[in-house]
Amino acid sequence: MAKEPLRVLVTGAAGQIGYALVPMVARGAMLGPDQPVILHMLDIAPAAEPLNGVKMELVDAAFPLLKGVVATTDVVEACTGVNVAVMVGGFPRKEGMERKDVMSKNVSIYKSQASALEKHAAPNCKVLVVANPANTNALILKEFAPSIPQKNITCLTRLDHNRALGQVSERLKVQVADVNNVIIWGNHSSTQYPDVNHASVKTSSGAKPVRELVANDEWLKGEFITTVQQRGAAIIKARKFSSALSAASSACDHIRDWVLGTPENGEWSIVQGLSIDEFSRKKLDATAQELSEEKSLAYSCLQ
Ligand SMILES: NC(=O)c1ccc[n+]([C@@H]2O[C@H](COP(=O)([O-])OP(=O)(O)OC[C@H]3O[C@@H](n4cnc5c(N)ncnc54)[C@H](O)[C@@H]3O)[C@@H](O)[C@H]2O)c1
Ligand SMILES: O=C(O)C[C@H](O)C(=O)O
Repeated sequence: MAKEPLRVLVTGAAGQIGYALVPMVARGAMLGPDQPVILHMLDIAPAAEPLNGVKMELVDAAFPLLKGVVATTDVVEACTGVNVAVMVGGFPRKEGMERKDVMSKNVSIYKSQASALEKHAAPNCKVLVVANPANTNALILKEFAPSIPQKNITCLTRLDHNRALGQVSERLKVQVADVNNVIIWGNHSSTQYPDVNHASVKTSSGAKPVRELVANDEWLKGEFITTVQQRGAAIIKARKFSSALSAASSACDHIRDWVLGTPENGEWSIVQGLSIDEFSRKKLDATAQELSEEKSLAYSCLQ
């Protein structure tokens, strides 16, 4: 029997990521190839016309899984009944800025949209915040939507994870899909810590540690980490716009693995008992410190 459609909200849908993301959702890249979807697209009034253009293109693309499109500038209409909310709406940084430099513009959006989601989304709605500073926007959304289960509010660092997989697979000339258990710790910022201490590569003779296969600690502790930390800035320098197709694809990966990729029916849990060496400890502390400073800055912006 055909499944009932799920409603997926994309805010900032007239923007760059939105334009890359909505066709991926409509093709089943987020919720699976047999899951019909209804897309809810929100943007602000000045973007109403381009938003309607995106809706026209979705109709023209005739996606078999797409059972409806709501394109609106009304946040309540956008949030009503949604099962998944991908919060992209906000302002991207420009060349030379850090992501936290867009804080004052973006956190207030997350405060105001939190209550609309809390009141009008479907129970158990899963929320992914993409707009920067992503972790802090998610924190603000969580604090101003206290009745949404905390576990349902997440932010996008899957792009950093995918970037780390890309770097390891290029270095070792192995398939991305064979690289497992890479970790991104901390903030989606230049203090994040891409960690391969627990990572392995599937080979014909079993799983081998990434650290052993790379056999170059200088690269792993230096260039590998900074490349992943600085990749967003490198994309902005090259494209003059921030990453969009990789961000959209990673947002699909994040939700798909959350909803379909765990044996516990969409429940995630924190891996316990990982050993943390001194190098890692310092990196973790630095990014934790930045997150806590961002939190204070966010609250000062909201006053
Ligand atoms: N976490 C990540 O990995 C990651 C990756 C790439 C980009 N980003 C961030 O995602 C955000 C969007 O990037 P983009 O390139 O699509 O930007 P963009 O400027 O192309 O699009 C953003 C859209 O959001 C809309 N918007 C602004 N305020 C809004 C509001 N209150 N409600 C709804 N929509 C609103 C804008 O009108 C615009 O259409 C930026 O903050 C960017 O830094 C995060
Ligand atoms: O770097 C940015 O500002 C955009 C995004 O967060 C990214 O990592 O590509």
